[in-house]
Amino acid sequence: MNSLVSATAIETQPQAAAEEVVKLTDVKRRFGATPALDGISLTVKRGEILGIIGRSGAGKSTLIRCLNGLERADSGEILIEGRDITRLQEQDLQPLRRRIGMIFQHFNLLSAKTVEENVALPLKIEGVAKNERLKRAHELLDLVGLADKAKAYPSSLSGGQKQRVGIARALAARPALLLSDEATSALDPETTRSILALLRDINRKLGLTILLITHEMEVVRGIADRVAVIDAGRIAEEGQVWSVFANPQADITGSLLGSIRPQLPDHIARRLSVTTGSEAILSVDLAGPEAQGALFAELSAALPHSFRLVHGGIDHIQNQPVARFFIAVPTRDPALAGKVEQFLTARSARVEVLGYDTDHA
Ligand SMILES: Nc1ncnc2c1ncn2[C@@H]1O[C@H](COP(=O)(O)OP(=O)(O)OP(=O)(O)O)[C@@H](O)[C@H]1O
Repeated sequence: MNSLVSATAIETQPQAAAEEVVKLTDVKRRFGATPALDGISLTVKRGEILGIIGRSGAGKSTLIRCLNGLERADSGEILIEGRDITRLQEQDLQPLRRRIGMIFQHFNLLSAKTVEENVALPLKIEGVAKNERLKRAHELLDLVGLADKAKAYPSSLSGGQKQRVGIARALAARPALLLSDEATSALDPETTRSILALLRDINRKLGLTILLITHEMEVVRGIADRVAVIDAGRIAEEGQVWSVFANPQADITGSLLGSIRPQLPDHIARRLSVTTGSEAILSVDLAGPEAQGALFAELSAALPHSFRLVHGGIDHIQNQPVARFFIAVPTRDPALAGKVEQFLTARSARVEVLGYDTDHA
């Protein structure tokens, strides 16, 4: 299936004056004693993909509902293309909602309507003439690689195809912002990758701004420029994806990253002692040029026989190498682990002594 966007298949977005498509300042929303949003400030620049990640209950859905005006914030500002939606009356919210396209985990397609009717629906609501809205629907179906499914009904489509229809429908009214609410959570890994690739294509070719809410780091890794980690209604950490992956500051980020970063194998972790053992086990985190691998050759030359590689690897995120290794340093020379740590930290690595291996032969 062709997921690449034809630049001629769709007109580019209308230019708006504000460079920041979304700007939240100190947004708060409380449900009884629960502060669902507890002072959220963030911006999404035009053409940028921001991933917002958090665990269940972190406040993601409340944030989305406040952004599209379905929920009122208790305080704070929510600017969409420079207009504060917290100050608008319900009837004034309608035109602003049209600037926001949404895609959902369960696609939310109308089963009694054909694919082309689903895509054209936002334009029908706007009063666009039938031939014009069908023309637009066909352009968009072409864009998402589903030109041959225009007359099909959603029930005959796969999950990935349904989400492509959802994306086409979200783009029908030429939104300034695409809000993605767990849009790949119901899809298998391969289909997830193809949907993320399509969103990335649309972002690059059309300059579409995307705010993507997810609980999966893999999704953020695959598509986002920047990531904001949300925890208990607050932004725990924010930054460029490669930099947050390389050097997570908040505990919540470390645990969300757990499934996609190399971890010390369980059988070794289980036998670590905090005080003694034949080897010290160190984690070594690196990013940028130092992460290319030459560092360990240099360490070997400077301190021969000082370590062995236990586990780890080099990933590439936003074209930046990000590495995580686990090494074992013999404890027969009690000063050796300190020298190894000093050598590595002098070259910008983050080193942590995790414990001592009690069982290595
Ligand atoms: N209408 C509501 N009434 C009472 N409490 C609510 C309401 N909506 C959300 N909450 C509470 O606010 C907090 C944030 O909920 P929210 O649904 O925004 O989290 P989430 O990150 O989207 O979680 P999930 O990934 O499970 O959907 C939770 O503690 C939730 O119980």
